[in-house]
Amino acid sequence: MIDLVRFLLGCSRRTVLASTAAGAAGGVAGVALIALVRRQLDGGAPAPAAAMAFLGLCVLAVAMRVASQVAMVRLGQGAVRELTLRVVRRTLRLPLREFESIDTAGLLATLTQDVVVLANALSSVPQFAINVPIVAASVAYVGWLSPLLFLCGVSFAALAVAAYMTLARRAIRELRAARRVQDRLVAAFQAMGSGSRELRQHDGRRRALLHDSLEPASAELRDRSVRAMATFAIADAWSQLAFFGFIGFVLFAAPRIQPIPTGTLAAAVLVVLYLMTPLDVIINGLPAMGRARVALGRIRALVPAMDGDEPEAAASTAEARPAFRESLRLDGVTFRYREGADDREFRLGPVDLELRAGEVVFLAGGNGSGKTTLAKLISGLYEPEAGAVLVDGQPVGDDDQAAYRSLFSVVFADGHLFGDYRGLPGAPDELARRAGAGLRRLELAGRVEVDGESRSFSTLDLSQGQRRRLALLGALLEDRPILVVDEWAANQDPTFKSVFYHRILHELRAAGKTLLVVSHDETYFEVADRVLRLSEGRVVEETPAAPDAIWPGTLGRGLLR
Ligand SMILES: Nc1ncnc2c1ncn2[C@@H]1O[C@H](COP(=O)(O)OP(=O)(O)OP(=O)(O)O)[C@@H](O)[C@H]1O
Repeated sequence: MIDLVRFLLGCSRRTVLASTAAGAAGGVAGVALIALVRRQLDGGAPAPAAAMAFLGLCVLAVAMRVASQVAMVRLGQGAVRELTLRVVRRTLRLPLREFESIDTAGLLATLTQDVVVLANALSSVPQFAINVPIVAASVAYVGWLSPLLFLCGVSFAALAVAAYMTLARRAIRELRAARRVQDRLVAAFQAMGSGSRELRQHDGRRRALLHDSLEPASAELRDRSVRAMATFAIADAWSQLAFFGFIGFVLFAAPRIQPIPTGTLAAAVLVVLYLMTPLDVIINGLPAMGRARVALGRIRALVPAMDGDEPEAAASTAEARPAFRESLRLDGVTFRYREGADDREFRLGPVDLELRAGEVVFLAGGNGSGKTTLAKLISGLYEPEAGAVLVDGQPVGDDDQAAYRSLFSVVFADGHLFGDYRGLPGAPDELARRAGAGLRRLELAGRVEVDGESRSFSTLDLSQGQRRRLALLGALLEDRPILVVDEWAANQDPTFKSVFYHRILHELRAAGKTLLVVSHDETYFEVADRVLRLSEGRVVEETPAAPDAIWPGTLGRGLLR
């Protein structure tokens, strides 16, 4: 709870204080109103001054309540934004291996639900802060009126709290289980999107998704949520019962134990009735707090510290990029994917290899031999378990990882296709010109256009081969020294495949790029300076035909000129 409050103060100290102050002023006005009512009931004269005071206090109580609630809404919405950004920043910064171990359905559920639940609960913290002292002050007032009523009130309250806590614990267990079901539901929603074609093509699959995943998960979510909320409602009813029990005690039992003046009894009942609103706020807020505890646990799994969030660095890592004049070496690099408790794990290495600046290196190997994994290691997306990576003989340290990654552009076989080229270096006009030249070179002109103003491409409704060409263009626009392409030509037609291997690679090489080409296209291996083959986790070098025989001379022009 304390770190929630600290987080909230960090979001907007001014709004928290304004909301608390307005709420407290409203509460004080309410108590003053009771005192006034009691004085009038005790036979105070109906003087105009008393009527004016009554009116003023009513207006003040209502106005302060509105002001406090508006501030709370602002606070809640601000907290949603802040929390979302914290989770997003943290997730974007996670090393790839850690990100891959996150359940993406769970991440989506956290971003769309947990942050909202938590932020809503956070926004009611000021209400708690206001109402708890009001309740305490009222109880003290009862104590001042009659120690007997005070003692009985405290006993009733202790009973109510104990019953409430027992039931609330049960409700929170249900909420936790319900939250896990939500992850399953989001995963099924994702399958609805990514499997849209398959689900329409095969009604058996569609029915299975509906009847075996979505329907049972949504039913379980409904049942668990109903059970949790019903348990909270029962807990609420218990506290109400204790409340009315106390009023009954004041009216019927207390006067039998000890003579209490009628005025004191009336005042005590008035105070207890006045307490109904703040107690309601507290009690009705508790289920939201329960949900928030569950949500916080989920968010914590992604953002361990609620405070201490570092903003995204403004400077580009490219500024610290190593020079890469001669070579990049992997020395005894090893890596493995752990598959859990059993022994099924993929091991790569130890790998020793060298990429020399300006050469075209092909990486070959059977399915599952580790080519993509090695490409991720070389490009800095995975960190080696052992061994070293050296650029021009200098080892790449832990703090140099981001700068090292900025040496590479990578086109993955299953990569994401960005519809824009925002965030890439260069003046907007120059980028638009290079993008236009690239579209023509990759034979996409006429199908895709460049919108220089929004730095985006006109469409992504493309064939698989065209999508890969656009992905390659995006990587080329990044203009980094080393280009890694993974199975790029797999879905190109034979004519363009030949253009890619014989001309595009050549032009990139001539423009000074170093190329690592993951490929199964053995017929084109002749265009490589060197061919590396992965077999049983080790890299073996093969000797291809001399590339100069294939590539006579150098075109000397870049691809995007
Ligand atoms: N994220 C991952 N977690 C666990 N194991 C993985 C992961 N990615 C790949 N693997 C396993 O690592 C091995 C190598 O995979 P990798 O994708 O590097 O092979 P590849 O040579 O690129 O295959 P292909 O030619 O089929 O693309 C495979 O056995 C694969 O199942």
